[in-house]
Amino acid sequence: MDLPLLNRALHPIPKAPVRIVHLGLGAFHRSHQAWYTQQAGDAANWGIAAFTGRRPDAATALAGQDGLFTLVERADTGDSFTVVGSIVEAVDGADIQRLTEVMAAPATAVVTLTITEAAYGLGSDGKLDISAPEVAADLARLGSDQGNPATPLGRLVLALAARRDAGAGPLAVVCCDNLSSNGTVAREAVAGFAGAWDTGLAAWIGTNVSFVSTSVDRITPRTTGEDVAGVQAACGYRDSSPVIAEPFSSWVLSGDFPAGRPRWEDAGALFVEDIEPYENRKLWLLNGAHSLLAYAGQLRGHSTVAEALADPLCMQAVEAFWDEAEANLSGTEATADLQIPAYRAALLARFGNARIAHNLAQIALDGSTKLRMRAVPVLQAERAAGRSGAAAALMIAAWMDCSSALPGFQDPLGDEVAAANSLAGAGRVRALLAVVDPALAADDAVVELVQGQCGRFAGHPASG
Ligand SMILES: NC(=O)c1ccc[n+]([C@@H]2O[C@H](COP(=O)([O-])OP(=O)(O)OC[C@H]3O[C@@H](n4cnc5c(N)ncnc54)[C@H](O)[C@@H]3O)[C@@H](O)[C@H]2O)c1
Ligand SMILES: O=P(O)(O)OC[C@@H](O)[C@@H](O)[C@H](O)[C@H](O)CO
Repeated sequence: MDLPLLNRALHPIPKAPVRIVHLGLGAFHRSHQAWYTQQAGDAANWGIAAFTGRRPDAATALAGQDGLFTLVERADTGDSFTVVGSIVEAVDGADIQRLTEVMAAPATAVVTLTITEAAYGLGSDGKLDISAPEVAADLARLGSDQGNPATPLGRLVLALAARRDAGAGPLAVVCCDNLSSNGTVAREAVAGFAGAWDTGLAAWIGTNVSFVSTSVDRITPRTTGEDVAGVQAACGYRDSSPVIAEPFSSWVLSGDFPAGRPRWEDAGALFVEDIEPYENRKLWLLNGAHSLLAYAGQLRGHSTVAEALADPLCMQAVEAFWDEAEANLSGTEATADLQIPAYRAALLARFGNARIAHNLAQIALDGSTKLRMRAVPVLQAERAAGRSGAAAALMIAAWMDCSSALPGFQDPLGDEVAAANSLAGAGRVRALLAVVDPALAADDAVVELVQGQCGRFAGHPASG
């Protein structure tokens, strides 16, 4: 039987006017910010125009469904289904004309970003590297007026210039990527880009654009063909773009919204003055454990988070890393209400949900950028406290082992990683460490510590 396609005729959710622009239309934006926006009490006033990053596919599929998609909340006991309608336009990110139009509209008040950590083009000093090939190419396009920018930052900067020229007023940029101080990182990256093109624009951005920091959380794996078939069977319509996520969701935000925002707090979002404790708890305990499982687990022959967690060697490594992280999270007034033991227990249950097939290979991508946020701060804090930091060092060592052992290893600094892997012994470890953090690489004791942790998971396949 031919089932009907999900769209607004079949499922009549009214279209809200565009007031939010999103860059990086992927699975996470849909399970998180789009869902929070739909749950807000004033959702009828807040539509999202969402732009893809590298390819148009996600926009083409969603546009064919009037922006609608099914959110499948996947608990370990079963699924529940919600149609989300807050995305009112799904657009190819290369459509610069539409991007500049919506950004130049005074009604637009918020820009959200999920463009991945690597897209901020950060060097190991935490600053935008304007000599990176993609950034340099965009700056050349902007400077010569020849061709459109291809990076999300280049596109955002061009669109902000259109907003300035239109006199459309201030707005907020809300970074929703897994980065420490992500609002500050986004500000540095956008200001660095704008300043290298047009200093007047950089000054306008400094006065008119607020960069909000957030800690975002909802495990959202890539959708599979089986998921698409499952939604069709359960819901009685065709949806080419369902998104699968765990039931848990959290959003902590800190910063100003000069042109207003949806009442995301109605859906449980938390607005705080000091975001750092929340950020560290999430990036270290959740994302740190994810990266550890991604590298250790793949070396042990596992494919998903739940499989890796069930392997005692991986579990032991996670618990040891959590002990180190916890020692540097607890004890201050600001961290008193973080409830770390309960958070750790909840994480074990979330990771153990085997109905969420979260691929280790996806989590492992772009490790040099991620380890700077997930392992390095814990290792530094442990050493500053006079302890070894062996568990954090083990995460870095497992990444190093994967960098030479796994086919398809992908990193924004892939050339540097390959060059380091052509060396041997301590020279190799030091060179790989320099890709992640040059200061750590200059410390002989840290090089020795990490070298001693290499090979701990290799040669011990769990199923072997
Ligand atoms: N998936 C999750 O569980 C989750 C949870 C919390 C935070 N996040 C954050 O959201 C980001 C996106 O996750 P997702 O699951 O939506 O991924 P996704 O692959 O579904 O979508 C990512 C989007 O960013 C674009 N993109 C990817 N790399 C890019 C690059 N280098 N330059 C420009 N655009 C690029 C893609 O084209 C796509 O539009 C993550 O990197 C992370 O920072 C994800
Ligand atoms: O999305 P990434 O690539 O930053 O990291 C992979 C996972 O650690 C991440 O997606 C988590 O699942 C997420 O941060 C949970 O909220």
